[in-house]
Amino acid sequence: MTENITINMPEIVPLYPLREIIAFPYMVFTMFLKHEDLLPFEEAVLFNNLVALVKIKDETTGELLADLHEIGTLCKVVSISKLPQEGAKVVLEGVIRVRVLAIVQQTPVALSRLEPVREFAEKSMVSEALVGSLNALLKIALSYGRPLPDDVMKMIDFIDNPARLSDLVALYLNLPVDELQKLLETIDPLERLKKVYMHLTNEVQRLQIKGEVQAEVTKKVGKSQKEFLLREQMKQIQEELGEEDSRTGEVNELRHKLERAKMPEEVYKIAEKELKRLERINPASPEYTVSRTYLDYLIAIPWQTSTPDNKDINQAEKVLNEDHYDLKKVKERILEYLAVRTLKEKTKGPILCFVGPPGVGKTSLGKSIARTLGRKFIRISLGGMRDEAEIRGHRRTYIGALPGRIIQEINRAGSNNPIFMLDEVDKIGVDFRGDPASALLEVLDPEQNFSFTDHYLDVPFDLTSVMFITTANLLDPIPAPLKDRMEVITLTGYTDEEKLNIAKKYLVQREIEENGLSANPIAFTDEAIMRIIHDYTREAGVRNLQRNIASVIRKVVKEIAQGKTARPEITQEVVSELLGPQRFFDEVAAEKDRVGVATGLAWTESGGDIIFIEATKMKGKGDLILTGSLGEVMKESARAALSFVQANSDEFGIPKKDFDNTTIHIHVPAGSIPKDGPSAGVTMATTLVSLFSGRPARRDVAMTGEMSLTGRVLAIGGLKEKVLAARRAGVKTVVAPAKNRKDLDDIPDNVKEELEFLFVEDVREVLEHALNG
Ligand SMILES: Nc1ncnc2c1ncn2[C@@H]1O[C@H](COP(=O)(O)OP(=O)(O)OP(=O)(O)O)[C@@H](O)[C@H]1O
Repeated sequence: MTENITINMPEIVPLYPLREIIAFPYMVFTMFLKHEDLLPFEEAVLFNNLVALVKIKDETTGELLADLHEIGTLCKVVSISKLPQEGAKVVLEGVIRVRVLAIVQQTPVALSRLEPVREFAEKSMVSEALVGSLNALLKIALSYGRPLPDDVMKMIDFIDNPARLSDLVALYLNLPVDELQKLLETIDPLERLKKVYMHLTNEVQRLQIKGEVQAEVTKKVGKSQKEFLLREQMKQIQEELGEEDSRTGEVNELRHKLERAKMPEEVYKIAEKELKRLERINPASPEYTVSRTYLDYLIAIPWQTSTPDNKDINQAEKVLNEDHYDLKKVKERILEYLAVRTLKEKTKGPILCFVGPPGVGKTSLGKSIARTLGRKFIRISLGGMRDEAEIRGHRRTYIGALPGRIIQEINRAGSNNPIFMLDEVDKIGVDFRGDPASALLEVLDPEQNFSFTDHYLDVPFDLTSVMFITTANLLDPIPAPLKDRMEVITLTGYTDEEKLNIAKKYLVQREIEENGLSANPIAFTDEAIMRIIHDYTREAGVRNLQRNIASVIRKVVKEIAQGKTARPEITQEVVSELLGPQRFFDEVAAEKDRVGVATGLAWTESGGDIIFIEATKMKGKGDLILTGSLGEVMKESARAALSFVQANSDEFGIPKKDFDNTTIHIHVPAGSIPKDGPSAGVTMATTLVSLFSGRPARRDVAMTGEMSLTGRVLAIGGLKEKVLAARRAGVKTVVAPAKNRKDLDDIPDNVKEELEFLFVEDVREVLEHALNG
């Protein structure tokens, strides 16, 4: 179909050069013009109200008419209204495309000779499809909120003429002026429609991406805000309906609990503040959980909950005796301590510290104290603890923060006056994460612990009702400030007879019950227990004894379960049969006396022990090699011993030259176990004299003593443990410093009877006894 041009178009028409805009046919638009630009529009009256609007090619040029595009738009002047100040508003309506053939007059008004551009818009399947798609695309663009003038909107639905549609849509597109000019110059309506379609597709894509990005952002930012608003709305609705939402229910429940938690006033205030904060936090946020857990902790802590003390000291004595054999002195001191405690509940007295080798009953004494008083019992081990936070907790700012062990355990016990046993205070460590010992000081020091502040709780908790008991294997490694605040109760190792009694009176019965053999009681003969003590254990305490008794009983239980005839009595033969080959031998009797090997006595954290110090010599530069994981102090005493022997060699019948060009090697077996301390001095000297004089050292003479450079023998510690170890190993004579004679009082009579004791002032006396020949 051909578009009919129904206007009466003169051959010559005034022309107005356009700069930044393009006029399209069918476009109704307004221009605000200065007075000097008005003339072509005013002159239009003479030319059927028509004026040609043509874009200048190069806007920077001064010669406007010289450089015009070829195609422009013929427009009808609808109205000219002068503005009050200056210039006028001109309303125009695009009519048709025109081609400028010539400029026939330049001044005072430009006149141009034009020719209408005829557009042929064949309606075809292609054009119809394009029109349909364009319409659909437009709707999509509109759905992204791109506004379209109302009149254009209305028209679009009715226009099926591709030429008109493409021009209308072109107006709608946000295209640069040059691009619009190209569309104006595209005469073929179908071609133009295609171009417009492409531009619109791009535009829709752009809008789509923009929309997606915007949606993503709003989704992210808005989600929590939206949720919060919805929740608030829900709350209001529920309030109006007289219902309670689950969160308000939770908060109300927490409030009730807070009120009933009997916390101190200042803590209550903090908890209340936290609860108010919790109300404002979005429950889906991690912060909510942090706040909630904190409140749960504050509520659960036994601020005022305590167990009533059983203050009957006689009853306490009975319980202690029921649970433990002997330990007279220890029990005496515990009872004194308890007596004071029961009279004055919150004493600022020292803390009990049980020191002794493993398995001597430190922990079980603590348990008994808890049982006599009727208090809860808590036990934590401080061994290897290096992080202060383990005691005092992490600040809540850390993710996953928790209170320290002290508060956690008190919380678990549910009482503010438990017996709190801190094991292995001698093994507490220090590193970059802080010093747990100083945190522990705050816990234990009665001057400070009424307001112990855990980092997590951040509120003080009164620990004065808690009865702390510490345990250690050795006293020396305990940090001095901690030691200061403790009342040390030493538990020494047991003699074989004591072990036998403990086993007979306590351990066997305990294990029978433990292993469900009560219905089929069995009896251990004394010899059987002694065999376990001698052949299967080597220890100061009774832990391994208990373990081996348990092992025998379990094997008996297994036999009963298998239907074998029950054994009425456990004899030494049965023990050997059930426990297998002997595990420990008499180390002293096992070998003969040797040159360069002397028997020493050591005090380790597992009690006393015997050590065989060995020395050998070889050709060399006179070095002293020391092996066997020796500590600094022990190395120094080896050097001192060598100097002493060398300096006094004449006395021992050793020629001076024997030391020339000789390298000496001293080794202390059980090389992987670290050893330290000065008490091996006399043994080192004995070994060296034996080595150089060729006199064998008596294996059954065990010695202990620090030695000065002149040969004086100085006092040592742990004599009882050492003597017990010597006896266990089959030693006949114990040589010890004269200053330790007083320690004999602690040694049981039967042990004293079995061993010969020699208290010496000078190492020469030792040599006299220990060396043969
Ligand atoms: N005098 C005793 N009377 C009765 N039983 C005892 C006695 N001494 C120790 N025991 C028992 O020996 C076992 C080990 O004791 P416990 O666990 O108290 O040792 P410990 O000194 O705490 O050792 P560790 O230093 O290794 O913690 C317990 O079953 C305990 O009851």
